[in-house]
Amino acid sequence: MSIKLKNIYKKYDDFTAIENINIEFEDHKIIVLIGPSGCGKTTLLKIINKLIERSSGEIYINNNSIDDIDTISLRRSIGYVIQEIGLFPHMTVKENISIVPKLLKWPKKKIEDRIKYLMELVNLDYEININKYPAQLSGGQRQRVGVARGLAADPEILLMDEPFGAIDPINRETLQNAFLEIQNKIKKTIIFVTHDIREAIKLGDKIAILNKGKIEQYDNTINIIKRPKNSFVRNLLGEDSEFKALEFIKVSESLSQNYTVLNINNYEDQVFNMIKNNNLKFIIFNDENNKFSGYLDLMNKDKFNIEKIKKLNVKSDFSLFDSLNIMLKAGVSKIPVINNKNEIIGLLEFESIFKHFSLSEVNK
Ligand SMILES: Nc1ncnc2c1ncn2[C@@H]1O[C@H](COP(=O)(O)OP(=O)(O)OP(=O)(O)O)[C@@H](O)[C@H]1O
Repeated sequence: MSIKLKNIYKKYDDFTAIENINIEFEDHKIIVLIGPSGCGKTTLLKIINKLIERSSGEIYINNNSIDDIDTISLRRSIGYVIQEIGLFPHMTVKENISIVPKLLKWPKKKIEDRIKYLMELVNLDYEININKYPAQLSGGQRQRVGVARGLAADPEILLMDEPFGAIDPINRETLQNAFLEIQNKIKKTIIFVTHDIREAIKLGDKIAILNKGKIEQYDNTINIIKRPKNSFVRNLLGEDSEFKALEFIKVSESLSQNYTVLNINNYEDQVFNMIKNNNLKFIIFNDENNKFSGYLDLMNKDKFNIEKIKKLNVKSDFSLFDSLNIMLKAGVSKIPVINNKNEIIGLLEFESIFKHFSLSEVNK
């Protein structure tokens, strides 16, 4: 569902928290709101589900004014995820997730099925966790429950206010990756507040940069990085914004096919002859089920040795940032890319990362 905000103002006496905001959030995208503390991010988010009443302006969801929908129905039709304090401590995981479906009077079986589906979606073991209280979960697990609860009634729109803000950096990374996977499956319209620019670049299809209640720039993430509109945006992006952009580009957008696939079960002599006769340089081995089994990079090595087969690979949905990190740590300049069925889909090479990056001034 698309959301359109027209001439939105929010005033507290003579202080203007939101000043004439005009913006459209498109269907199925993750739109990140970012800006310094107090710039109005949370206010703007809460104006959409009427947790805060705007002073003036119009809001349309799929071209219908939100004032034509009663407030309770509006709130129930929009998922809302905030930092972990959002879970009710005296309710179990199950009770927390079922709040809105119960209010909507869903039948018991439908709620039960939905909870099972959501627990699987956010990767939490149902049997182990369903009857726990929030205090019995880790911060990351609580946040997964928060996401499941936000999605409970299958809303088309999800508002997320710094949902991973209280999580330590390592678990935060895991949650962000899980979140992107989830969005790939559910394709909701998500408005996501953060003040972490890396998180914004990693998660946002589009980014809206706010400053003192106004929008400084709103565009596709890559365009923001490539063409910051002014010094405010440039400062917010920081010195290494080009490098940060690698977070945002998926490996699958940067593949080459400069390799040969052989079966791992061939006789060593046979493999050796194939390599020698065809002067093969990069050989990927599949097993009998066509699943990735390993590779040999003979570019810088003069001798073939089957024992040197490496298992290293990256998944197609990894970012270039994560992949580059893996390549640098392993000291390799090329790495096979596999899909989630362990099938080879291409090769990621240093050169193509940089080539791709310098050509990336395009709309996402
Ligand atoms: N009830 C209120 N009365 C007066 N001013 C308010 C009220 N609520 C919020 N504000 C002001 O409105 C501005 C925007 O607040 P908001 O919470 O939207 O900022 P934010 O960008 O989400 O900040 P943060 O990143 O720190 O969470 C702030 O300057 C805040 O002080």
